[in-house]
Amino acid sequence: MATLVLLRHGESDWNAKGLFTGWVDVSLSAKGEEEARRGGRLLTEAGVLPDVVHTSLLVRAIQTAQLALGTAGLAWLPVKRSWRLNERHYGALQGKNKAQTREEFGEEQFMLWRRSYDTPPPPIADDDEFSQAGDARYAWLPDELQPRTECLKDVVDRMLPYWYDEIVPDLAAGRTVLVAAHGNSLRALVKHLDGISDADIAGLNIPTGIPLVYDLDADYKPVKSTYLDPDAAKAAIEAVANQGR
Ligand SMILES: O=C(O)[C@@H](CO)OP(=O)(O)O
Repeated sequence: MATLVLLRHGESDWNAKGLFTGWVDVSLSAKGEEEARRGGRLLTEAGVLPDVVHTSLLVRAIQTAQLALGTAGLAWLPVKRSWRLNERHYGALQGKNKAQTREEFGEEQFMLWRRSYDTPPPPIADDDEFSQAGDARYAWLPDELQPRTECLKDVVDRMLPYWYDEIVPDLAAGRTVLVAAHGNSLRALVKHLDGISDADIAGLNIPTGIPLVYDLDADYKPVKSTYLDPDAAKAAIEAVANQGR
């Protein structure tokens, strides 16, 4: 039996302001830092102690992993990072206010961009202030792999190679794996693990800072999954679902 822990970063400054974030590299808010520490406390209390951590290349996930693991006395753990765990690239919506976008384009278009499986927002221009063109951390990536927008299906496609090539080998080696990532990159992974349909994934939201623990069988399929604080998770899931309202 392998143990996998998924942890969405704590509240970011842009989560607090209600802005579409995507690949824009914003920090945790003070509340988000506390959520990350609470994540570490929940892991300690549950006796779920990771052996290795995987994060994206974005500081809100990196900070969350450090704060959670520091709180659990595991600041020294080996870390692997990949752009493949980054948040979904939100295209031209990056930096836009969610409530204003909903008002301007209507509920249906807003939800299509935000939660449909295969409709990406319009692409971001390379000279947009919130574009990642020219960002040193992606400079080595071939241009065709550098997104200008993504739908969730695109995230599944770019995340799964990392799951199979980097995370599964750690699980196979008997390590408890912590993946500290983002709302939509974790939705992509949960969709894969739980076999959620393209239609039903629209209704799945991941709360900030609450560890989701999976027991996996020999084929890395879930036997059981639990949020370590189910009541807090329920309220936080609701809050994510209602963003922009
Ligand atoms: O803005 C974003 O990048 C994501 C996560 O914060 O938002 P949403 O939940 O609307 O997909």
